[in-house]
Amino acid sequence: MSLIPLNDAFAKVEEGIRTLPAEMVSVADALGRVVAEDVAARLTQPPAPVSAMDGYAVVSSDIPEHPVSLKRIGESQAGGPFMGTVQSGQCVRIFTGAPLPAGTDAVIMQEDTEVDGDLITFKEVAFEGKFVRRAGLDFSKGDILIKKGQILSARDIGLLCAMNVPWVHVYRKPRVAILATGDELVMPGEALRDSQIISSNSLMVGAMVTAMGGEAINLGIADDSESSLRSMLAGVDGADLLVTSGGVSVGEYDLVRNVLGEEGLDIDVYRIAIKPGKPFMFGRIKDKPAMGLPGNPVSAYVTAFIFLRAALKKMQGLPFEQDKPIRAILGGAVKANGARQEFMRAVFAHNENGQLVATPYDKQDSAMLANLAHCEGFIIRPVNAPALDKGDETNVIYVRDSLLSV
Ligand SMILES: Nc1nc2c(c(=O)[nH]1)N[C@H]1C(S)=C(S)[C@@H](COP(=O)(O)OP(=O)(O)OC[C@H]3O[C@@H](n4cnc5c(N)ncnc54)[C@H](O)[C@@H]3O)O[C@H]1N2
Ligand code: MOO
Repeated sequence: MSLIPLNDAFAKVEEGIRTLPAEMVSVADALGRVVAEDVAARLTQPPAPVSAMDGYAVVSSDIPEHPVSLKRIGESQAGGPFMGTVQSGQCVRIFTGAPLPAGTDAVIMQEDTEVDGDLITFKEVAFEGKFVRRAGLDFSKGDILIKKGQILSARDIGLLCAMNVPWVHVYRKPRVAILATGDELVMPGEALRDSQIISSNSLMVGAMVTAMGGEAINLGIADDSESSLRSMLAGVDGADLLVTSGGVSVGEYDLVRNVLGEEGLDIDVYRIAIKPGKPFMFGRIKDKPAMGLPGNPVSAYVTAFIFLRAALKKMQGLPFEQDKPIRAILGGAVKANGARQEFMRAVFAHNENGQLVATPYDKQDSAMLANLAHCEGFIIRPVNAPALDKGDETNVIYVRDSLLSV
C-alpha cells in the first residue's frame, strides 16, 4: 500500500475537523482561551485627568518660574476627589491616581515643594499637562482592544478587567477522549508483570491536549480483544475527538482499524510518508473525528505534534497549520533520506555567531522517549533529501509551543 504524502494527509485531516461553538466564561477562567468575538472597552481609561505623582495640583500659569507660593485649599485622593474649583493663587494636595480638581492643569511633585502650614512654596516651574494623565490616555469607551481569534494571556486578562469586562466569549475547550490499546500496557504506578510496559502515551497525549487548551478524557487501556475495545469505545460519547494509540500497524493484534471499522469508522487517511509515524490513521466514527496514533511513543508524539495540535487549534477557532520551519546549521552529519519525511530529534544551541545549531541524536529509534523529552526540536529531512555534513544548513522546528502565554 503506498504512503500518503504529509501535506495531502494534513489537508484531509483539516477537512474532517470542525470549529467548536463559543461559550461565555468569567475573565478569571479565560487564560489561554481563544476569543470568539471582538471585545470593546466599557469605559474610558482614565475616565478623567488624573495625577501621575504625589504632590500638588496647580494652575500652570501661576508658576512660569520659581519660587512661587500658593495657598493649599484642599485635597484630592484616588476615590476621594476635591469637589470645588481651584482659582489662580491656590493649589490642592493630590495623590497618584487622584482626579485633577477643576481649574488645575498640572501637578508639581512634593519633593519640589516646601510646606509651611497652608502655604506651599514651589521650587519647580509648571506647564500645562505636567505629571497629568489625560482622560482616555490608555483607551476610550468602545475601543476594540481584544480581537476575535486572539489567545488570552495574563496581560490580556488585566486589560479585560481594566475595560470593565467581567466575562468573555471564547471557543469551547475541545474534549478529547484518549484510548490506549495493548495487552502489554499498564498505567504508571500499577504493578508490572513480566513483559508488561507502561502506557506513557495516554498521559503524554493528555498533557499535550491540556497544553493546547483542550480537556483530556482518559478512557484507559483496551486489551487486544475486540470486545474490550468495543466496550471502551462507549466512553467516546461526550467527546469531540477520539484519539487512540497503538494497534494501527499490520500486526495480528492490531485491532483498532478492524474494530472501529465495524463500528462505522470511515477512514480518510491511513499510512503516511513520515518517519516516525507511518501507521497514522484519521477518520470519523459515530460522526466524530478519530485519530489513530501509532503505539511507539515517539511515533505517537510526532503524529500528535503534527495533527492533534493543528486539530485542537482549528477546534478553537485558530488556523489549522503546520509549524513554519526555521533555518539552522547542522551540528552533526545526517544520512541521505528515503521515501518518508523524517523528524529527527535534535539538541539546539546557539554558536558564538548567534546562529542556531541543531545536532541530531545518534539514535532515532521511535521507542526512545528519553531523547524525545530532552530534545529542543526536530530536524526536518524532506523525502529523498541528500546526505548533509556538519555545518550545512537545514530546516528545523522547535517542540515548545502551547496556547498559554503570560
Ligand atoms: N510488519 C510491519 N511491522 C510494523 C510496521 C510495518 O509497516 N510493517 N510499522 C511499524 C511502525 S512504523 C510502527 S510506528 C509500529 C506501530 O505499531 P502500532 O501502532 O500497531 O502499535 P503497537 O504494535 O500496538 O505498539 C508498538 C509499540 O509501541 C508500544 N506502545 C503501544 N502503546 C503504547 C502506549 N500507550 N504507551 C507506550 N508504549 C506503547 C508497544 O508496546 C510496542 O512496543 O509498528 C511497526 N511495525
Ligand atoms: O514510523 Mo514508525 O512510527 O517508524 O516507528
